[in-house]
Parts: sequence; structure tokens; C-alpha cells
Amino acid sequence: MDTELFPREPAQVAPGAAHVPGWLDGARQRELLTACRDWARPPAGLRTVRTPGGGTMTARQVCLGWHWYPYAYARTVRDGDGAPVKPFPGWLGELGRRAVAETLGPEQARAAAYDIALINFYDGDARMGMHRDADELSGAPVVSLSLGDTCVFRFGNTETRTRPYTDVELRSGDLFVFGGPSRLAYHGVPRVLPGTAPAWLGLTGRLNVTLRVSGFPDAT
Ligand SMILES: O=C(O)CCC(=O)C(=O)O
Ligand SMILES: [Fe+2]
Repeated sequence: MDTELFPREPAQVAPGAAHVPGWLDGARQRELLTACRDWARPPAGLRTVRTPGGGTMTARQVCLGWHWYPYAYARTVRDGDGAPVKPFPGWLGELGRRAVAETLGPEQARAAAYDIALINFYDGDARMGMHRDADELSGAPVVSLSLGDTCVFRFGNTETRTRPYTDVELRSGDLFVFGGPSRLAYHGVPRVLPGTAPAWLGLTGRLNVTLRVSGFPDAT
């Protein structure tokens, strides 16, 4: 697998934005994939997201903790089968906090009580337009974990959907964290590279798990 001439190194892509290649080892990737397959099952399973303009997102999605739909959160799948959103597991929150501690430092990790996961499934033609993750009240860093096919992840700036941006290849097991001055940066997935998933993982396509802190009062 690691047959590249130049090994991929951890990189700071922008202030507060870090890419760590191969952060999840093979065993952890398999575990996360197994969990994603469970979460994708109905009720409150994988669904096609419709946007208010009448379009559909090409990546299909399932949420944990809080259900995201354009452009708000709810405790039930309001734009789908109406079922209660699946719970956000504690171990996933711990994984997120560890990701932040190792990239941005322990101070940033302390406040990061993750309670939302969005799991996106991309087949070969799926992509995601440039957007900001701006429906949360908390400014805690977003943690992104990738499984399966490699994609081009475009990480931009907080002002516009356009340049300047940096294109990063996210492969199976990679971690990307964006917080601090980059928390509201535009980002997207212009391309998935079909057939690039490691054969041992047994996944056709790409999965991305993003962890977020809602900052919502518990009673909502
Ligand atoms: O698939 C990715 O890498 C990004 C997903 C994303 O930006 C999101 O779910 O908001
Ligand atoms: Fe996003």
C-alpha cells in the first residue's frame, strides 16, 4: 500500500485547518465502516437530501445526534421518514476529541463535546458543492474522517466560494480538521476518484464522517 515515492505528510492547509494522512489504521477503518453500514439502515437511514431550490444533493446522507436538513437541525428526520435521529455514540465523540487534540492541541479539544455526525456516501459521480458548515451555534472544530475512494477535497476561504483554495487528496483513513479562523471556510468535494478504495476495506465508493458540536441547549 505505502509504495509511493514520497510519503504523504501531515500538513497545515490553512490556519486552524489540518490534514493527517492515514490517521485511522486499517482496523479502525473497518470498525468505522461497519458502524456506518449500521447507521445507514432505516429507520432514519441513508437518504437523498433535497435542497429548497428543488435540486438534490448527489452524496446521500445519514445523521447522528441531530438531523441536518437544508438548512437547520431537528431531532427527527423531518424531510424523510420522520423517525427519531439515531443517537450519537460516545466513542465517536472521543475519537473526535482525540483528533482535535492531536492536530490543534488539547486546549481546542477540551470544549469539543461532539454531538452531531453527518455521514455522506459518494458513489463515483457524486460531489459536494462549495459550502460552509454554518448551521451550528458552536465554534468548535469540525472533524472529518474519510473511508473508501479517494476524493479531491477543496478547502477555501471564509469570504467566497472561489479562489483562493487548496485542493487536498483525501484517502481512506485520512483526517481533516478545521477550526479557529478556518471554522467557517468554504469547502467542497469536486471529484471522487472511483475504484481507488483499498481492496481490503470492501467498500465501493466513498464515505465521509463529519463530527460537529451543535452548541444547542439540551432541551431543544
Ligand atoms: O465529504 C467530505 O469530505 C465533506 C463533507 C462536508 O463538507 C459536509 O458534510 O458538510
Ligand atoms: Fe461541510
